[in-house]
Amino acid sequence: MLELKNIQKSFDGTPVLKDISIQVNDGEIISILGPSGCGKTTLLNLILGIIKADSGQILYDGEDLTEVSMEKRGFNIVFQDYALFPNLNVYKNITYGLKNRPDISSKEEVEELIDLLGLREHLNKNIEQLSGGQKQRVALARTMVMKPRILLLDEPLSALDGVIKESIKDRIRTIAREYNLTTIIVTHDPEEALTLSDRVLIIEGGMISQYARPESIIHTPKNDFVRKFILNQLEIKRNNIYALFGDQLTVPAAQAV
Ligand SMILES: Nc1ncnc2c1ncn2[C@@H]1O[C@H](COP(=O)(O)OP(=O)(O)OP(=O)(O)O)[C@@H](O)[C@H]1O
Repeated sequence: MLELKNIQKSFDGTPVLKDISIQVNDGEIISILGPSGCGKTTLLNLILGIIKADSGQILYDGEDLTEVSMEKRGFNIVFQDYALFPNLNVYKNITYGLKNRPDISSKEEVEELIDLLGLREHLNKNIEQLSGGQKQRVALARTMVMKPRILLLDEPLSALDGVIKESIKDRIRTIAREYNLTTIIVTHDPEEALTLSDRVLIIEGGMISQYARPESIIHTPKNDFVRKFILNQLEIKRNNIYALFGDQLTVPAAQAV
């Protein structure tokens, strides 16, 4: 279990995270959701160990990691821009991290991940020959071969369009379940957070606005911010579609019944 206790972080005297305490169970998928600038990436970076909290503690299975370096925490991140090596093919990108630590994943385990992420037909391709969704899957595979104790994903779906987005969501869910891997995802999209995660951490003004299962957020939003910011966004999207295509949308649905 990952535990954050009373995490505080300021930049140049301005508080960004004021008092964040959460527990994340093994194998859970958690989304960190909130408006631009609310501190989502900062929290992800604190968990990863790129930056240090001003105060508070980070524990994993009871072990205090607050002062432990990023390398020794054993968490791993997939960055928003995937950060793949353009001069290496897909297979070499996936296995890059194993060059210095070949004992981490066996050949069979690498092969299993390649199949799980549907990358077999792309192994010899260069990175520039791939679509956004394919790059995302390579980035996931490259991170997974290193067997992270926690998988961190920074806006993993933001550069992808509808159908591809759904497919990557499925892959993330499959990986989390198959490997019982705790997965923490940063997103600014309520729909993404609510449909992908076991629990959603909503941050506002450096504080936790609500940390709950999607159904609780929908049915019992804890405060006005959750109601207005999160649920209104979903309502606006829905209304925009219905305002434009309401008539057309109801016809096929009625026929299908
Ligand atoms: N290294 C830094 N130095 C100074 N200020 C920073 C630094 N990193 C982040 N900030 C500030 O902290 C605040 C939170 O930034 P953060 O990137 O965590 O927000 P976010 O919720 O991920 O935003 P977005 O959704 O726009 O990516 C912002 O006001 C940002 O300008």
